[in-house]
Order: sequence, then C-alpha cells, then structure tokens
Amino acid sequence: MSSDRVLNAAVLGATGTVGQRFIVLLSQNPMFKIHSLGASERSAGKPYAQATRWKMSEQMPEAVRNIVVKSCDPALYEGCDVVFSGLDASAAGDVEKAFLESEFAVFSNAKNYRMAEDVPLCVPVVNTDHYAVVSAQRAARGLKKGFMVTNSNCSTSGLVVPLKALQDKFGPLSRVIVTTLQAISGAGYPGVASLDILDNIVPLVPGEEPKMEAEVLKILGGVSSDASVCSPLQDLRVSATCNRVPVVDGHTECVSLEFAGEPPSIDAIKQCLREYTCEVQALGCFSAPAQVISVTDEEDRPQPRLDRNAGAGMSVTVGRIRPCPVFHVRFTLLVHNTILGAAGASILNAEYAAKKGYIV
Ligand SMILES: NC(=O)C1=CN([C@@H]2O[C@H](COP(=O)(O)OP(=O)(O)OC[C@H]3O[C@@H](n4cnc5c(N)ncnc54)[C@H](OP(=O)(O)O)[C@@H]3O)[C@@H](O)[C@H]2O)C=CC1
Ligand SMILES: N[C@@H](CC(=O)OP(=O)(O)O)C(=O)O
Repeated sequence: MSSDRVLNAAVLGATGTVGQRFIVLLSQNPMFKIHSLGASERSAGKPYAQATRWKMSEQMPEAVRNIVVKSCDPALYEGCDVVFSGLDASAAGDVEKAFLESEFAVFSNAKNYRMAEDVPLCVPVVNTDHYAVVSAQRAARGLKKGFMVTNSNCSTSGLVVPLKALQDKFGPLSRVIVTTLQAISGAGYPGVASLDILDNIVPLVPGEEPKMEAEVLKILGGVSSDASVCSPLQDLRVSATCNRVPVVDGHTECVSLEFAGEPPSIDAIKQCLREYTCEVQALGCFSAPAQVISVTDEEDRPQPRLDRNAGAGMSVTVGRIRPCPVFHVRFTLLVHNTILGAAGASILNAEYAAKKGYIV
C-alpha cells in the first residue's frame, strides 16, 4: 500500500558534503520532514549550525539550525520513518547495520553494503526492479519492516543511465571503456588539498575504478527468478580510469561502448536516449526528473558549470555522441555527483519505496 503521509527523516552524516545536500533537498521536499540529524561524537550534542561547516550555496534551512546533532545510536532515533546515511565508509558498516537491525528503512550512500546480493544497489532512474529482493532481504535477516537500499558510487550513477537506455532498446552491450573527470566535492570535506588540485589533475581517485567496474554489472543486471538476490551481468566488460579535476561539482565521463549485436545508427542512439523514461516518472515521484537524459547537440557540451543542474541535478546530460573507430559509439556525459550521484538518488529511492508500500 502506498504511503502519502509526510515521513519523518533522519540524516546520518548530516554535517558532511552529502549530508548537507540531503538537508537542502529534504527541506524542499513535501514528502519528508527532517526529524533527526546524526554525525560523529565530534558533532554530537551541538546545534547543527554550530557543528557544521556549511558549504552549500543555498542558505542553511532555518528549521535545522537548532536541531541538536545526535550520535548514531538507533535508540536515539525513535519516531523516524526513514534513515538517510551520508556517513563516511569507516563508520557506515557498523552504524547502518545497527539501524537496519533496529527495523529502520535505511537508504545508504556508502560503499559498504552496495555489493551485498540481497541489497538493491539502486539508481532510481535505472533499476527500481531490484526492490523485488527486499522481501528476501527481510526474511534472510529476520526483519519485519526494516530494509536497506544503497546508492551507487557517484560516477557509476551517471554512467549506468545511458547504458540502461541503450541496453533496453538495442540489446546487450559487450564492452565499455570510461574515463572520468571527477569534481572535488566527491572527496567530501576538506577533501583534496588545494595544493594538489589547483592548476592540476590527479590521475587517481583511490578505490574508484574497481567499484565502478563492479557496480555497473550489478545495476544493469536483474534479480534471480525467485527474487532472492540480485544477479549481475556476466558478459559485459567495463574498464574505468578515474581522475580528479579542479571542478567543484559535477563528474564528467568520456565513454566508448560496443554493442554485442549489430550497432544502431547514431541518430537512433540519440533518439533512444532522448526518449528514455522510467518507473519513478510514471509514478509521479516528486524528485523524478522530467527528462532523465538531456541530449545536447552543442559540440562543446556537456560542461560541469553549465550543465550540472539539468533537471535540478537529477538528469544526466549526454553530448558529443559520435561513432567510435575502435568500439561502436562514444559520448561524453555529466552527472551531478552529490544530487543524482548521492543525496538526490537516495531521496528518490525513498520516495519510490514509500509509493510502493515498502515503508511501513
Ligand atoms: N561526495 C560525494 O559526491 C559522494 C559521496 N558518497 C559517499 O557518501 C558518504 C559521505 O560522503 P561525504 O559527505 O562526501 O563525506 P564527508 O567527509 O564530507 O562527511 C562524512 C560524514 O560522516 C560523519 N562521520 C565520520 N566518522 C563518523 C563516525 N565515526 N561516526 C558517525 N559519523 C561519522 C561525519 O561527521 P563529523 O562532521 O561529525 O565528523 C560527516 O557527517 C561516504 O560514504 C561517501 O563515500 C557517495 C556518492 C557520492
Ligand atoms: N569517490 C567518489 C565519491 C565517493 O565517495 O564514492 P564512494 O561512495 O563510492 O566511495 C568521488 O570521489 O568522487
């Protein structure tokens, strides 16, 4: 049964980069009321405004300034319907498990449980069908109403959107090579030292490449016939090279891909991307973008400064779509790393879960 009541939301990691984005987005969202904020012992006990180095260009919402930040003990979160986690991965493993075992609906941005086979790794404009494993997750873990859904890595979230559209329309893909140009906000706060990133490019985002290569296969795969686990694709090969660039927000990705079968024309690819729609749009979810993929024909786009806020940060912009002399097609995409790549996707995952009756 769908829930249209306003849901009390907790944000864990509320003081961080993703946590701040959650607060901006939740404060504009009629489905949620910010109920509780959690962070480390460094912040616990302080009013939010005092605990946080606010880095968003939007003003800190008045309603959160005086909320006293709590430590991340589930016993302190009574009355919360959903728990959004923007926790550092070093804390997320234990904390998210504790909230799940305390029967909360947990929407995580951290990497810790993304590859667990009974946990949906859900980019909500791509694979809401993976929610089918939630019943099995509850059964396997002895839960009545708690469950966990994770977001992908921020670079993965942009890549899988056009890949999903193309796979659905033209059949399986066989090989993908992606090179990322990732914004510094992806590294959290204070992130990369200014002396490392100004006037520079760092050809390493630690741990990123294997995560992207594995997550794409899980997201573009399906679920087992008994809906007990997610079943990653077996036949797609993905090679990722990840770089940090001096951009504040917005990850750019240069993609070359090969179809398993006969490749479609460039015009057919453009049309397919433009026409792509998904379930969260059909359900009328508040945060669903009107246009999932914004295809640009301008020859020098997408650019982070100009295009990262397409669809309020929930659309992926794809441009420079052209033949690839090695594979079949190549293009450049842009994703807002803290909106569709993090907090925005988590919130849309929760909107979907509420509409589909998972939040009880
Ligand atoms: N930034 C991005 O674009 C993306 C980030 N992610 C993931 O989201 C998560 C948050 O990232 P980001 O916001 O960038 O990171 P930040 O470093 O900016 O924020 C980390 C948050 O975790 C809290 N925290 C740290 N240690 C503990 C602890 N021991 N117990 C409780 N809370 C703790 C911090 O609280 P305090 O202030 O009190 O120290 C802070 O609120 C990470 O797992 C990251 O990998 C995923 C996709 C994209
Ligand atoms: N590593 C990403 C952001 C991130 O934290 O990803 P993950 O949650 O997969 O570690 C970036 O720096 O842009």
